[in-house]
Amino acid sequence: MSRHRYQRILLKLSGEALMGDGQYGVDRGVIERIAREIKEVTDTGVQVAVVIGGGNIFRGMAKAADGMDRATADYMGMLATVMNSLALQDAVESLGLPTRVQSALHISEVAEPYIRRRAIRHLEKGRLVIFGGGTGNPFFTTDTAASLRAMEIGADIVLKGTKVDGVYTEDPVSNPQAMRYNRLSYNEVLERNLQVMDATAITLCRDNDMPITVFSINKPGALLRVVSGEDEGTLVHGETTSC
Ligand SMILES: Nc1ncnc2c1ncn2[C@@H]1O[C@H](COP(=O)(O)OP(=O)(O)OP(=O)(O)O)[C@@H](O)[C@H]1O
Ligand SMILES: O=c1ccn([C@@H]2O[C@H](COP(=O)(O)O)[C@@H](O)[C@H]2O)c(=O)[nH]1
Repeated sequence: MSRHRYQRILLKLSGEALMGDGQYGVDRGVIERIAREIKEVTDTGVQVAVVIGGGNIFRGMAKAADGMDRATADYMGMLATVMNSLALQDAVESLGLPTRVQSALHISEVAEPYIRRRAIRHLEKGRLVIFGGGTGNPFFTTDTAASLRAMEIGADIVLKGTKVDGVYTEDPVSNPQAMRYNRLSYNEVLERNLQVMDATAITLCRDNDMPITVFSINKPGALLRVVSGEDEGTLVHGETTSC
């Protein structure tokens, strides 16, 4: 029995966070560090499932704006998330942690199909499960896939590991004066139009009472601290007081 606060978590990893200092793709050093941090968490007995974004390789919306058919661009984005999933699987398995990639798109040569009960069984056996292919539907994002899978597998929380260390009053990348919240409600994120996570994902979590913590995956040790229930990042939950 784990002495940690959460027993089963859904970790959403930003694709862009995998780039390190590069302009695109996967930085080997970054993905190896993230793999080590994930293993530290599974070593404590916490069950971990992961959804990875694809922004380091392909973002459908941007290509649609360039004139490409949106649905086709979105399928390319979903395929990019499968590539990131395989890269993470490789890094994690090299540390000796058994891992399964389940894809929402059928690519049976490289990944299992997504089967909810099978995913849960893998987790119970202590395997890391990586969900590739997003939701399998265009016009969605991997944030929404993370919320959906978290609900399906009965996770205790969605942990969004990204480039910033929480939810801010505005995007801290464009406004360094922005202030970070410690906690705030789903409705406050929606009403204030805070863009750290898309509205569909927030709404799905709100309607199903699934808490979210946004934290920096670039900060060494932050993942284990969040999982241990320490004060790290921003908690988005059902109560209405922000601070
Ligand atoms: N109010 C806000 N608070 C915090 N971050 C914000 C806010 N508004 C916008 N952001 C931006 O949202 C980004 C988080 O989204 P992220 O880059 O993880 O995107 P994603 O679509 O989930 O992942 P990917 O990189 O795979 O596409 C942060 O890097 C930050 O710049
Ligand atoms: O369910 C989904 C998930 C993703 N997409 C497409 O993939 C890219 C990459 O995902 P990010 O969440 O932006 O990292 C996304 O922009 C979509 O184009 C999708 O269509 N459906």
